[in-house]
Amino acid sequence: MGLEGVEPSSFMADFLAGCGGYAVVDGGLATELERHGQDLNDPLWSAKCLISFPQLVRRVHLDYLEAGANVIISASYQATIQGFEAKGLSKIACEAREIYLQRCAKGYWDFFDSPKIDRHPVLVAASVGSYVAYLADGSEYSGNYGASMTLETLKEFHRRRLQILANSGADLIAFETIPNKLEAQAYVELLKEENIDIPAWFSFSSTDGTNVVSGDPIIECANIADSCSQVVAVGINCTPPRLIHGLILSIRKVTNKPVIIYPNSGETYNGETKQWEKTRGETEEDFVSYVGKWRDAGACLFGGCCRTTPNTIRAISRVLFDKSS
Ligand code: MET
Ligand SMILES: [Zn+2]
Repeated sequence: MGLEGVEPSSFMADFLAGCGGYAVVDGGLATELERHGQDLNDPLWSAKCLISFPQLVRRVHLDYLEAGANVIISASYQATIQGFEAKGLSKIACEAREIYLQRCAKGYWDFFDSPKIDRHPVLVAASVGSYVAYLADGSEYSGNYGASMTLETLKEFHRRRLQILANSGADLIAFETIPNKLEAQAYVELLKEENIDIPAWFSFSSTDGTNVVSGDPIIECANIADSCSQVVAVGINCTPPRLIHGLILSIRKVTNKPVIIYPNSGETYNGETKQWEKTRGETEEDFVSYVGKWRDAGACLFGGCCRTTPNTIRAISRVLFDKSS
């Protein structure tokens, strides 16, 4: 899609209008691949499947589209450039969109066993995980880079992959699970320096509802995102549902950009055991019952992150668009 002739601010407004006012984002990708039996205990995480099992990645994207997602996020979160063709990083997500649109046009789904076609607008977002995600030890959940980390180091780390993703056929870049202000600032500068011609969203994560995981206040992080005209949505991902409402209110204090939220299931990731552990009292039903409250607080793009599934996305879509089936 790109930004040629389109103001970044109207890119998202036009898309949201086309979706009916709100958009549905997909759910967890890596954890869904795991649910389908993949072992992602690998430095590339979900991107491992782009090489070893691309059909499954495509199938999961399609499951989310069929569940009502308007935005699907590529498996490039933890992808490194080595081992990938330039276009490979979001190619599978773009292919899934093509297949989805063809199926809608043909009027049937050959393997979803459903005669009902619900064609909706679809964007492909190219995922960029944060620097610590590459340590592959779950430490994006602590987000502290230490005093020796510099803006320049982060920029150099992200530069090449960002250039490739910007030309990969995706409609926008999803900077996900951003753990601190420094990395947000690095992304802002890279978008400008590299003349990236597609828009981006900035999505932070939090474990306390006031600050992002490093301890930087969400308000200061959202301010950085607000300062960049190419940023078309600001929000929160991979954060427990119970913290989302307050975070939306904080973000809205400092920006008028559309707010995107895609929380995790509310379970807690244990970086040592590499397992998700149930948190008492949070269920999928709770997650879905929050959606109306999040909408009322001013969010307009809603999806799920780790451990959410196509069922979560289907339920979000029903709440937003009041579908009876
Ligand atoms: C740790 S957050 C991961 C986000 C990524 N888009 C995924 O769902 O796999
Ligand atoms: Zn997540």
